[in-house]
This record gives sequence, structure tokens and C-alpha cells, in this order.
Amino acid sequence: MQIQGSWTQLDKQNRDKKTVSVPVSELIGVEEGRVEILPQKKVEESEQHFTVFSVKRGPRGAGSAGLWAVGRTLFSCSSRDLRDHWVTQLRAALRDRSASRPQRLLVFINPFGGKKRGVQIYRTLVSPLLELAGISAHVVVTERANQARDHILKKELTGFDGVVCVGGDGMFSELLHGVIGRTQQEAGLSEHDPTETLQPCNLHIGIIPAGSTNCVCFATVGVSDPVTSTLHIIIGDSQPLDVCSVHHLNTLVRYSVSLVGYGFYGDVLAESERHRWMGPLRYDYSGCMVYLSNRSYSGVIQFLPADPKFSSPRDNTRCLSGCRVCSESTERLFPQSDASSNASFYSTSQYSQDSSQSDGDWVSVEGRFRCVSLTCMSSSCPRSPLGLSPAAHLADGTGDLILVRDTSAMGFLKYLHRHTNTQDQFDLPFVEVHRVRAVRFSVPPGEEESDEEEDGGKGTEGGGDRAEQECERDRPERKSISQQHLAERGVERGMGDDRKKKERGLFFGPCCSRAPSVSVWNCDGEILPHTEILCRVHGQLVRLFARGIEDGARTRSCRGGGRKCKGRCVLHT
Ligand SMILES: Nc1ncnc2c1ncn2[C@@H]1O[C@H](COP(=O)(O)OP(=O)(O)OP(=O)(O)O)[C@@H](O)[C@H]1O
Repeated sequence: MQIQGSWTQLDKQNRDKKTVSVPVSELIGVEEGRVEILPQKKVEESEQHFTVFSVKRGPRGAGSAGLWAVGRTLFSCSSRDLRDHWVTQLRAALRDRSASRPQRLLVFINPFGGKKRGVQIYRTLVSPLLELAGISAHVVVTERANQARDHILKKELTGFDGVVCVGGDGMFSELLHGVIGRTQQEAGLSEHDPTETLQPCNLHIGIIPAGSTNCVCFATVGVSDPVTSTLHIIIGDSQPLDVCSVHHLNTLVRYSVSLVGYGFYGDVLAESERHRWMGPLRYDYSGCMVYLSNRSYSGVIQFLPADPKFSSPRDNTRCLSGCRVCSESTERLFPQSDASSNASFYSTSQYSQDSSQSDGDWVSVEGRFRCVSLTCMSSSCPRSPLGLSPAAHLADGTGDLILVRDTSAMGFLKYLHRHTNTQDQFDLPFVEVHRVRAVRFSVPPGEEESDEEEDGGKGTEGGGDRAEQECERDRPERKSISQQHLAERGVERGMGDDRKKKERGLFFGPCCSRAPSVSVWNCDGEILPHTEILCRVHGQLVRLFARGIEDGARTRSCRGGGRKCKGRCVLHT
């Protein structure tokens, strides 16, 4: 049952204005006196006043759904005793009814993420709110890539209720790998075995968006806003999240929550890594260049379909806060009575990379594709508000596999454009979408990249681009994953293979002087070092301090503490 606090606002003539209700679970803190927290802390001592801080939802409307702010309500009492009584009672209510709230957090700040404002964002917006809520934080400002992941994997974490990153999707990925890896180590499980039923992680992950891409935050909260995310952490929201493990020959390559993409999305990432010096603009530039190059790739895709009776990628539903499909999946994924059923569901034979189509359940598709994408969530972002797969679920143990077959340049543009509006991007003859539990990808015999050792401009070092080199000096070890793989694979060499010249669009020819026979995989913004992979979706493997996207129509609008509420309120018991 949700306990509500409600009060009536009074205007200057002490007349009732309106009654405001706030669930106790959405109270942030109570302070004696007249207090302001943001943008700067101001305290005015007063024996008869106290200030209540609570979650305030932003006005409904384009772009603000899901935006939370700090609501501030000033109460005046007839005596100091009465004031103290209220403060004590409210603090006790907060303590008693908030078992899920974190008390101690481990925070990692990437000082180089996005516009390099991570430290400032934490100091000015996050830390004051954590302090108000009585949450203590141990803060690590990272000095190198993968420091946060290694810290979580190796250091003592006793006493922490959650780990938080201040950064972008890359930082989130570090925490994801650290938390999953640590949990499996402690459980004595092998992450490399694709048939293993991994142990769900108890340590919650919080994301304070401060990167150039904050897709995971946007897709799980609905907005990319540091204050909103901090408030979700404070009130101890808990959103389970499916995670896809990517394997190559029985070795874990990476975990992904948003996109494992081959073809267009892989090429855009590879191209953008070469233009890192451009900053966030590089994604637009690379998107245009790769689109103009008009490439498609051969591939064999095998997938294990999810049970269509629970949901489908084209059922026009949205995974919103309190999603029914996800809650029902919890019961299926973690049946109280029979813990072993999960293991048999994912039987060894079904996941063996060597197994053939005779596995029965596996479906096989072969052809030339513009892109092959697997996503465990809608992957909505400000540019694509409904995302790659609008009906995908955050926590139902499935992913959506989107196959875009080779088509004309105009056809592909139509597909891409539909991500930016409400038109159905799957309603095109060259697009198919499947809800799946696992996917295998291989290159047909004879199409493998035969020329990995081909010469010519390998890596970025040889490029001699000064701006790029200066940028890299700012970001020690940043080159370690994607750029290393690019250099090793020779993807940056101009992608040469004259055999494929005839497959280039004539009109767009100048943009793709040489077409490659294979693409690369983009795994949540990192390039994978392998082409042939096996992906498996692990239902509700991690938990975020979030609650999914709130349906604006269903949420209560709390206006307490707004500018018009000058603060004289009467509390109802
Ligand atoms: N101190 C550091 N120096 C260099 N790299 C770091 C540091 N801390 C974290 N990183 C790495 O930087 C990468 C990008 O960070 P993050 O996701 O926070 O920012 P971003 O701006 O969204 O990233 P990108 O520039 O890749 O879009 C992460 O993969 C992380 O591993």
C-alpha cells in the first residue's frame, strides 16, 4: 500500500487553495527552517518553519515527460515544539518506509565524458541532493578507462548499496561488466559458457547522464537529466534489465543492453572512431558517409524465437513503468518453486555454437543485409523517441532481432527516417523483426574477410591528424577497445576489396572507393573483434535505480513547492 502525505496550500489571505498529495516513498528529505537546496543551498533559521523536499514531476508536454525536479514546500507551525514534532515524525516515516533506499553509494565520475562536465554535474546537482537525503557516497574520479570496472571486480564492496556512474554509455558499460563479472565470480559461475544461467546481480546501478551518448539512461528513465536520475537513486527505484551476452567460440566477448548491430551501425561506429576529434558531430558526419556508401553484407543468421504468446515486437505496446509483460516475466524467469527450470529452458544443445539447424527451435535466415540489429530494449533516444524497436521490453528476457535486407538507397533512407517519427519502420517489405532469446551470426563460406593483413593506413596513429592526436592525449587509454580492434582488423584502411566494386551504387560511388566483404559489430558503442558471434539474452540480470518510462497520462502531477506555492501549507494527518 502506498502511504501518502497530503496538505492544503494556503494563499496570502490564508484561504485554501488546493490539496497536494505526495507518496511518502517520494519524499526526499525534511529540514528545519526555510531551506533551499538547488541551485544553491540556502538556510534561513526559523523556529517555526520546516521545509519538506519531494519529487516533483515536470509539466506534461513534449520533451518533459519523465522529467523530475525537487519540489520544495515550506510549512509554518504555531510553536517550535510542534515544528520539532512534525520533523521527527516525518523523518521517522521516511526511515521506516524506505527499506529499498540506498544508504551508501560508490560513485565513479568520468572527467572526460561528454562535455567534460562530470565533476561539476556531480558537485552542483547530485551531491547536494544525496546529502539532503542522508546518503553517503564514496567518490572516485577515474584516471583511466576501465578503472571503474576493475574497481568493482577487485575491491571490497561491503556496505555499498549501489554503484553509480557519472558519464555516458561507455561508463555505464564499465559498471555493467564489473557488476555482472563480480556477481558471477562470487557465485562460482563461468561467464564464458553461453549455456550458463548467470546469477542475477543484487548491487544496483545508477546512471547520472554526463556523456555524449546517454541512451541507456534515456531508455530506462525517459529523459537524460542528472537531477531526475539522482532522485530515482534517492528513492531507491529498482528497474530490472535484460542483458545480452556476446560470445565467440565459447569465450565471452562483451555484454550489451542496447544494441548489437552489424552492417550500417557497425560501419557508422567504425567511421566515427576515425573522426573522434569532431566530438559528438562525428556521429552525424559518419552516418551520412556510411549511408552514401550504400553497403550491404552477406550473412547467415540463426535465432531462437521467444514464445509469441507473451508478446510480439509488432503488438504496438510500449514498455512503461510497471509494465505487465515484464512483471509476468519475473514470475516465469524466477519461479519460486523450481529454480532449476531456468537451466533446462536454456539447454546446452540449444546454445552450442557448433549445433546445426537440426536443433529444431532455431530458425535460419540467409541473405544480404543493410543491417542486422539485436536490441534488449526499445533503444529510444532524443533523436528516435520510439527507438529501434518501439515495443521491446526492458525486462522480459527477450531481445528484438531486426533484419534489414539489401534495398535501394531510397528504401533504406525511408527505413532510417521512420525512426525519427511515428511511422512503423517494420512495415517495409525488406524489413523483418523477430522477438528472440538467442542469435547466432556467421558469414557464408567464401565471404569471410580474407585480407585482414592487407596493408594501407592501419590504425589511427599513421593518419597524422593532429587534432585527433591531441584529443587522444586528453583521454588516456581511450583507444583501447574500438580503435585497437579497428587497427587490428584494418577496418580503417579504406575497406578495400575490388571484387565488390560492382555492388556499389553508381550514384554514390565516390563515397565508397572500396567496399568490404564483411562489416564490424557495434556492441553498445564498442567495436567487437569478431564477426561470427553468438548472443544470448539473460532475463533481468541487473537492476538499475530507475522505474522505466512513466506514462504521462497516468502519473499524478505534484505541484507542491512550485513558484506559486510561497510555502504556507497545512499538513493533514
Ligand atoms: N579517466 C578516463 N580517461 C579516459 N577514458 C576514460 C576515463 N574514465 C572513463 N573512460 C572511458 O571513456 C569512455 C567514454 O566515456 P563516457 O561513456 O562516460 O563518455 P561519452 O562522452 O558518452 O563517450 P563517447 O565519447 O565514447 O561517446 C568509457 O568507455 C570509459 O571506459
